[in-house]
Amino acid sequence: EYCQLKTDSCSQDVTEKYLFYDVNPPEGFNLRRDVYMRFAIMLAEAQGTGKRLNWRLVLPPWYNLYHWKASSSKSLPIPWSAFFEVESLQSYAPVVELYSIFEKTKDKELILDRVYVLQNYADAFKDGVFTEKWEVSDGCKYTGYWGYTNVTSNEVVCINFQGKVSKLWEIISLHPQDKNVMFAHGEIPLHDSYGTKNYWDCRRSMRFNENLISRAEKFISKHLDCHTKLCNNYISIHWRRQDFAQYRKKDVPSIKGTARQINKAVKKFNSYIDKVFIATDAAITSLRNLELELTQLGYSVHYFIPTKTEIEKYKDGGIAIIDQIICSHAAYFIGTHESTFTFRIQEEREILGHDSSTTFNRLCPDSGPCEKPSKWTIVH
Ligand SMILES: C[C@@H]1O[C@H](OP(=O)(O)OP(=O)(O)OC[C@H]2O[C@@H](n3cnc4c(=O)[nH]c(N)nc43)[C@H](O)[C@@H]2O)[C@@H](O)[C@H](O)[C@@H]1O
Repeated sequence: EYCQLKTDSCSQDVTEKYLFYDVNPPEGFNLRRDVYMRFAIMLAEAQGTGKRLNWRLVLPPWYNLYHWKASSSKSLPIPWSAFFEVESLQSYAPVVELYSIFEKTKDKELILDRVYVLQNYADAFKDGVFTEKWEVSDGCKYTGYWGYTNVTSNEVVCINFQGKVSKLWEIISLHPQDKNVMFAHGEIPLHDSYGTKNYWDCRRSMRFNENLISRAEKFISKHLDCHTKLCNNYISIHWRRQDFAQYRKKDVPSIKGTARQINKAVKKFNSYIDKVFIATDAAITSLRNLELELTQLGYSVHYFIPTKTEIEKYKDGGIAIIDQIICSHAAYFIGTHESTFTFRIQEEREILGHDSSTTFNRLCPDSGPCEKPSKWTIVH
């Protein structure tokens, strides 16, 4: 089929090959979404030049994420379709769910040809320069396989790696016969094209599961009285607390400080706005305290509290996405410094077409004004 389409690639290997990856266990949901993009772009870019048309990227199931404590079914690996429209992902890159691979294997056992465990070089900026390089090393091991016990590998190879993700093709070429190749610590390779058109094409293909979109839109329409994706009547905040409130006092405000900054931003943007939506990982007592402060300033405060059934249905990841969707429709958004949760909301707002000045805003520490976030605006 590919030979008819691309005559120059007829001499290429046509056996289906699979690229698997995994991410350092403590990394959160929203960094993992970025790691996916690096790999998806790596495959899409190779295929765009007519090469490696036989490769597929295997979507790593979501398993036991450190921050996901609410849903009791967290111990089961969750497929990507729970959170994203896989068909839409496939419109950008050749991706498949892991379970669809099991369906093709004997006794549902999967033996990978090789797992390359990526490791950072100890001296990343030797002599002050960052050069792309990799070398086979030692001292690593890999256990995990996204929570599945029916997956193993014939060989585990340690690789010190520094550079862009497309450089992994060099490593793959070490064993041209391999059909199932995996990279552990997929967060180590860097983006090939951060912020480019290709980046945004990939990002736009990451459409959320439609049940999550409907739930978020139902909330917006019922509680925030807005019926479009570009609302003009509420402001949204991503109020990242937990470890940020504890260890990053120089970057994030107190509860009173948060309320003060929200009020100041509304007065400057549009003083008719009186609805505030808060997305947060804060403890409910802190959230109630913030609500109290904002109520005293005349605002009606909203947040999405899922029912037990909803937690089971959508899982922590889905609840996080619902919060992100509600933030993305708001007239004005204020995020938390250096939170990948905030970055993903900013991207969503760029995709929806909000004016960038309503998106790249952050909460400052109580000590006073702070630097604005970098503006990563959409490229079509
Ligand atoms: C400094 C680093 O920050 C990274 O966090 P950061 O980029 O904010 O963002 P994430 O990597 O997504 O991790 C934060 C996790 O906390 C929950 N969470 C945070 N904010 C909200 C919210 O507004 N609503 C909901 N529903 N859930 C939220 C959610 O489960 C999310 O996946 C961490 O992953 C790293 O471990 C590390 O701590």
